Amino acid sequence: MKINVLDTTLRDGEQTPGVSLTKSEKLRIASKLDEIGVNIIEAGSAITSAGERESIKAISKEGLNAEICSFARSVKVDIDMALECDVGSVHLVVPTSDLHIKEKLNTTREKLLSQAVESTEYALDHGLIVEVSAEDGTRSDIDFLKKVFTETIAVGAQRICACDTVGILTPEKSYEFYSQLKDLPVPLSVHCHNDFGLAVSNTLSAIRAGAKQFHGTINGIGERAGNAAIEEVILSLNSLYTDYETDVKIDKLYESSKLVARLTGVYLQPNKAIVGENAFAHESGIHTDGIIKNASTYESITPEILGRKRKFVLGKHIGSKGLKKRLDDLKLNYNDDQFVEIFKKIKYLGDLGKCLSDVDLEVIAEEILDIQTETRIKLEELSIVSGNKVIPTASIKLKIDDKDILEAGIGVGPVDAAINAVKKGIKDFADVKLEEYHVDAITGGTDALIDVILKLKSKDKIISARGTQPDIINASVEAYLSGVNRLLENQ
Ligand SMILES: CC(=O)SCCNC(=O)CCNC(=O)[C@H](O)C(C)(C)COP(=O)(O)OP(=O)(O)OC[C@H]1O[C@@H](n2cnc3c(N)ncnc32)[C@H](O)[C@@H]1OP(=O)(O)O
Ligand SMILES: CC(=O)C(=O)O
Repeated sequence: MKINVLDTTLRDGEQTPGVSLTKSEKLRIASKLDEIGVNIIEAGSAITSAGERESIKAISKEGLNAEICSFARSVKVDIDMALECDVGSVHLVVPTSDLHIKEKLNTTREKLLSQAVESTEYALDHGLIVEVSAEDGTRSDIDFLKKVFTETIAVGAQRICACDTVGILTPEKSYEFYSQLKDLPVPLSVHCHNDFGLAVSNTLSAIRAGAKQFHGTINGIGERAGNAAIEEVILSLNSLYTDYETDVKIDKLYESSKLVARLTGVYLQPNKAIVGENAFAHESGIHTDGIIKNASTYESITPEILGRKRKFVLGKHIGSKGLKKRLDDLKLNYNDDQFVEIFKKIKYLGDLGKCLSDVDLEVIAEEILDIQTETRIKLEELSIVSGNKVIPTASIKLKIDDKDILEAGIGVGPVDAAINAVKKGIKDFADVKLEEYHVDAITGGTDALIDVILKLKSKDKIISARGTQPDIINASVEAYLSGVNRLLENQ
């Protein structure tokens, strides 16, 4: 059975506290949503602001396949604003619980009902498709809720939606609740919030009960704990509730998730289902061994269907089969004793809380296998001027592929100045970004050994590197250059 998708990333999703998208960001997300195949894009609430109207208008003008919709309260001014944006439809929201009617709107059921009917007629008369949506529907008196729907359907509303505005449904209650609305003569939509972490389950129950459309957001963003995550509902329908299908292209969901995370600044927990960074990552030996033998032992979904790749992570829980595979992938030859040594070193580093990248593994293996590697960039000289009345300044001499490079840099302190000088010196040889910098004193006192650990990124490679010296500046430069050299070896 076909289920339609109304994506509200740009409306309810943008209501995530702290999120505000510019016109061009909204346009990029809308184009991506259209590309993945959602049926309706709720592009925003036209009444909100002039900028919001500009964004919605621009999306309407894009000529996308999806129906473009604006949120509107059941008042004329909101519908007029939606009309100004040339949308195809309105998500006409009518609060139906007595709590909302009395406390929020300070009105009566009768007045609310006639206002809902009037605004439905007004929107229809102006050529809009109307989805009448019961806000706080799940805490409403069911007979009154049905009355609001039947009377608005009677004047022409094409779709209805009941919202679990504060996320109080359970999967059982959701099934029961939406079953009572499924026989109304227009398609029924479900809109769930995630206050108890049940938005996706409740949405699926509503679909099983007869809802023909669901509302959701990419990554589940939205008010408070968010909305039903579209990618989770879609994958569940695709893999677990296979009687249902949607038009959404599953292999585009991951890239949509990344785009929305980047543009909204709402980044995902790594263990987020489907699109989280760990959703297809394996570290523990028992799992990795199983995966190598047959991936379905520990994967219920294949990463490829989402356009993703499986990842093996090196750390404390690694097993011998997983390590062998990684070494073989890196085309490193080792004997049994060397293998045991590498294995022990990874366990040792794992116990210190380290998570290792492929490049780290290569370095460990090279040291144990005694493979000589070329160091392209060598530090010849470093001098620093610093104090309370001077701008910290560093000058360096590097030897890069037998060429002498002299550079100077300034910074907020001597370490910053030294790293800035190094960055200038290597700029024609390596494109490297410092992602993280940590410093620790290994022993007590001002003569302590200093341990600098940093993370460097070059293209899609991230490595960690370390420098340990009594002097923080030398330790930092050593760590930086060691990382850059390893990245260069792997280019
Ligand atoms: C569950 C949801 O997600 S609902 C959607 C939430 N989205 C938004 O709020 C969009 C952004 N909001 C805004 O820009 C502003 O709140 C506006 C422009 C909508 C309204 O701004 P203001 O006129 O200053 O009103 P304010 O926001 O303070 O209060 C909301 C008003 O809307 C009324 N209202 C709320 N929902 C509805 C509704 N569905 N139908 C009619 N009136 C409604 C409230 O009763 C209140 O009016 P009152 O002061 O006369 O009682
Ligand atoms: C309308 C809406 O977003 C809600 O009730 O949750």
